[in-house]
Amino acid sequence: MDMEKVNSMGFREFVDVFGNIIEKCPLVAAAVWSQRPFSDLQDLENHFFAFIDALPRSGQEGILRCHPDLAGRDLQQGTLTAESQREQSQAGLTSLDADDRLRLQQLNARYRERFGFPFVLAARLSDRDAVPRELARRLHCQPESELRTALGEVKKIGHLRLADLLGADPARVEPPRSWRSERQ
Ligand SMILES: NC(=O)N[C@H]1NC(=O)NC1=O
Repeated sequence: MDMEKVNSMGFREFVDVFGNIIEKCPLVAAAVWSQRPFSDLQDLENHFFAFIDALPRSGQEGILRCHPDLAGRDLQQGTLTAESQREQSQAGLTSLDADDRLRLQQLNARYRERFGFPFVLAARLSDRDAVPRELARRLHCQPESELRTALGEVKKIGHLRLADLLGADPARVEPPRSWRSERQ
């Protein structure tokens, strides 16, 4: 799919195609559509992320709360979105044994209790051993910085999903700004 095609999309088609760039938050795509035309993939991505950055804290927490737990109930019940299913599967989270699954569920519950939103991590950039390690580490972070970290992960997920849809090599697309500073 190229940018000419993206820019020619009507509202419904755009939301159908990009509605899950931000997990279960088609409102973001609906708002981004108004900003067309987009000059390139980077420009399109910037609009998604600018919308998230401009939300009040309640809206940002709402976005996090729309994410299913990693290796959680939706995975067990087969009710994940196609994108999330693929990401969790790539990280090896669909084939955890009962002990590892239970440990992750207990860590997820502690995290949610501490911060009031679920633990979010770009599963495709992680793996089944790193996920619980990172969860245990982030459990000790301060709420303000943890909110920023979690939103950075939402952007990484969106970045990879957009690159998939537009047939771009994710490594060739500029990473989100908030993610870049973390990696330096
Ligand atoms: N909780 C959480 O991070 N979920 C998300 N992560 C990811 O890579 N896909 C998701 O659905």
